[in-house]
Amino acid sequence: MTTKTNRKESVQEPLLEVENFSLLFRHYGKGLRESNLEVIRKFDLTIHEGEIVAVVGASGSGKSLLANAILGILPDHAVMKGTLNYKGEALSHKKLLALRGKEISLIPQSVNALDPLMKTGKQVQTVIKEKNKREIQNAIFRKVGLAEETGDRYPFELSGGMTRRVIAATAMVSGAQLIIADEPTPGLDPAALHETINFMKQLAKDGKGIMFITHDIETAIQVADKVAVFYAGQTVEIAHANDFSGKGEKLRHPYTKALWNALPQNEFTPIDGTQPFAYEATEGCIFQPRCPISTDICRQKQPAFHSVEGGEVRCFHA
Ligand SMILES: Nc1ncnc2c1ncn2[C@@H]1O[C@H](COP(=O)(O)OP(=O)(O)OP(=O)(O)O)[C@@H](O)[C@H]1O
Ligand code: NI
Repeated sequence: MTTKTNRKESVQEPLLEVENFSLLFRHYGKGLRESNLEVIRKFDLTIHEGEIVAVVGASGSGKSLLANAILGILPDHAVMKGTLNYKGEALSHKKLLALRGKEISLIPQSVNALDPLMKTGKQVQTVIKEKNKREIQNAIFRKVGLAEETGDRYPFELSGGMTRRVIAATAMVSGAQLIIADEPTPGLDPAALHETINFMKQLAKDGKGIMFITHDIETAIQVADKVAVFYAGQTVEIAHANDFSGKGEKLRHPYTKALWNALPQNEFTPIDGTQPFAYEATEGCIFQPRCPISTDICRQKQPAFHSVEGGEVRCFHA
């Protein structure tokens, strides 16, 4: 199953290509019986230069694991399967070590990512290659809504929101070609959110590719060109940001429609049930137990990812 040939995108080699990607945790039960917990299942995503792709999913859907897998920072009992390519070449561990922090940069979800013993300004400056480090650091601090003096403070002297801004600022000035931002916006006030979104767009204009992970659909459609909707470890749909409009008529997957219509400014209709763990799912479609339009085939088989009206979807009824 490959969807690559269906995509109407530039012929340029994508920055990041994730295809049929699964992530398992080796797990030892009673009597050292080994079993595998599959937390990401057959995930597909492509990011080109100049493109911002949002990955939207509920808590526990596997977003941070995906980000960490791309950066090669997973626990020892994690097993990856499938394709992970950077500029057309497999992202081996060795290659990752060479690219990490230089060509590929992570804005981690955890606010513990800063060195507690180094002033924040210095930390940001360590990734700046140019000579006028202090000036560049001050400029990026202003952009993300931090006072210049913040650079002379230690991480423990900052609030959670300020810490997030420092972390985001670090990735923004790193010169990386691919930025994986894992929930970079919670805790930002509206003005700083606006600035951050504009700055991400500016980075994309400069040719960088950005994976923007969030559980917030509204932020996703403001910042991204494409939105990948993640459900229990699987991409159920890749839509264009402007497909999110009206009552969601242009959206392809029932879960995406449900997410859209659950927003307060839309119908405010909650979705019944809860997201399963990816490894709990059986043969059928992962969304089937909560799906309003499911039929027999949805219980029997897993739908393949296929193109529908310029987007992609994993549903028999789209
Ligand atoms: N080291 C681990 N070993 C086993 N299971 C794990 C491990 N880390 C995460 N998981 C499981 O994998 C699933 C996905 O976790 P992940 O942190 O990627 O979710 P997320 O989408 O980033 O959630 P959030 O929005 O809350 O940050 C969860 O069910 C979690 O329990
Ligand atoms: Ni997360």
